[in-house]
Amino acid sequence: MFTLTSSPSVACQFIAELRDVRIQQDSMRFRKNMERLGELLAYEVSKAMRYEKSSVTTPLGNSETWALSEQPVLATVLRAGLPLFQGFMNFFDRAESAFIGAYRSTPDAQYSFDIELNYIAAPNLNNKNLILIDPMLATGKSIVKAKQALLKYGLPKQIHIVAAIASRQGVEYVSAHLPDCHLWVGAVDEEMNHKSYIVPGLGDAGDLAFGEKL
Ligand SMILES: O=P(O)(O)OC[C@H]1O[C@H](OP(=O)(O)OP(=O)(O)O)[C@H](O)[C@@H]1O
Ligand SMILES: O=c1cc[nH]c(=O)[nH]1
Ligand SMILES: [Mg+2]
Repeated sequence: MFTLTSSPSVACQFIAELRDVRIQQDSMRFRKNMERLGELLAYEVSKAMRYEKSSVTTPLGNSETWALSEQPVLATVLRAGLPLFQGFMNFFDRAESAFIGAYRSTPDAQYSFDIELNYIAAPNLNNKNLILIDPMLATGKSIVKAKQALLKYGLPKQIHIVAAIASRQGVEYVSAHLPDCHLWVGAVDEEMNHKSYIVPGLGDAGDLAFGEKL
């Protein structure tokens, strides 16, 4: 697992602002910080992609460089995933995208709930590099269900899972259920509360970005 804040960087400030109850009052800033975190994580994941030598013509000559061998497919879980996903879109210019609608069917249930998937749109995933993007990895049930549902669209050659904040339990759940996937997170928190929200976490990422659901 790669953890973006394991050493000090501006990423720590973005995550601190995402967590801060006062700064959270500004939903535009919340979305922007999530997008900026997505850009930093996209840059890190880009280092795990394959590149080929390429050459670019400048007004004065040629410059040798590297170009991505292939674009990944970017997948996200609606709705909280959208700002983090936008950060990835900003860096992978021609990536195809996949969208999954998922929600906790009994969100107030204590300790146990089911995940409902009610929408999925994806391109062919055969032999592609799939990056699955969701800001909160709490129990891990949503991301595991989303990945399993995506497999109907083909067998990716690599799968990367990205979260802004993960719980320790969620990391263990994903490692146990998706051992073939690479995990990239902004930060790991040690606890969850009785409603399976990450503690200290940041609260409800979807509500903070888009408003409370009825
Ligand atoms: O790891 P889990 O325990 O499955 O929880 C994580 C899920 O919870 C959040 O979505 P939420 O259900 O709040 O939906 P929303 O995007 O509509 O807010 C988040 O974006 C994940 O998809
Ligand atoms: O802590 C959590 C857990 C699930 N969904 C969120 O938005 N936050
Ligand atoms: Mg939510």
